[in-house]
Amino acid sequence: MAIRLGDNQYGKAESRVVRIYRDTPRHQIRDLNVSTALRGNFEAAHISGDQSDVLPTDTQKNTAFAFAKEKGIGAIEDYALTLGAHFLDASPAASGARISVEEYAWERISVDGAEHDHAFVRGGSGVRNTIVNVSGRGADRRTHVVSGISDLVVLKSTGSEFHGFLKDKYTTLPETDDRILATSLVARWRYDHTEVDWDKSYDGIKQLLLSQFATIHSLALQQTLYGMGEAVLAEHPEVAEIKFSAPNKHHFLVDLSPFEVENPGEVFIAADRPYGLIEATVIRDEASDAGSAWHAVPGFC
Ligand SMILES: O=c1[nH]c(=O)c2[nH]c(=O)[nH]c2[nH]1
Repeated sequence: MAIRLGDNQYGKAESRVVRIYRDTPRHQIRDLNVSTALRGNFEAAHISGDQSDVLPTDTQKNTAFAFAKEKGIGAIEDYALTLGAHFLDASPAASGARISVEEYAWERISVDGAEHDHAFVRGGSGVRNTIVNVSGRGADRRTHVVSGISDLVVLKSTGSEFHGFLKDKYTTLPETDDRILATSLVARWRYDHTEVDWDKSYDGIKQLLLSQFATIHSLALQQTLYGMGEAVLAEHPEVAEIKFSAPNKHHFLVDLSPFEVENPGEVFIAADRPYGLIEATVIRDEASDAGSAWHAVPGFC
């Protein structure tokens, strides 16, 4: 019986890095969740327990904190790119590094109409994130950046229909030309290259996702997602492809007829499960090769 080690990676998951910039009385805060992983030739560690090639996960965590001070945190993409390149240099046995960063937004608290210098309230809509994959050395170096947003909870109270679907003997769903459409959107987009103004690109894509959700008259969540993706690719040449994972957060009209009360689309029950889960990729014909960009990104088809 021949047995061997298959794919493996190791690193420190979910280091919560909080960086305060306090050079002036008006502080700034950056609040990150950082996961790092190295992959490569780590057979000895697994098979014989020899750790000589292993840069400890503890060191990876320390580096994430040290770089927050030594190099500062610009766009999360730049921070992740710096960490990824560093880990490949620091670990000769590694063939690739994967750096995943989520950023939690804070907004200044307003007091008597003025923004406070050092008191913040957690910001609302969506969690920005990036996954940087770096592999190879020298001329073989390949870098992929997949950025995105999660937990972008959106709802429209009309402008959504769902009818004309395939029916069989188990179909009970009524057709509708007016329903609530709601989702907690996860979108991740792969950049074609790394010469990108990351913050500008993120802000533009987020705004486009929201405005498309609002303005597309939806015949299905699938059609809304495609329209959002098409608009992002049309307006953002730096993006090669975009993937969506969208739970259909069903809102069912409550039957108030037992109480002789009419309910013309006004009272709904928000069901939390089960939910339809709609996933789609929208991609350019001429998109660059994805390489390892989607390596170990769970939940995306
Ligand atoms: O937008 C929708 N897409 C579906 O595929 C689907 N299926 C379903 O029952 N409701 C919906 N809604």
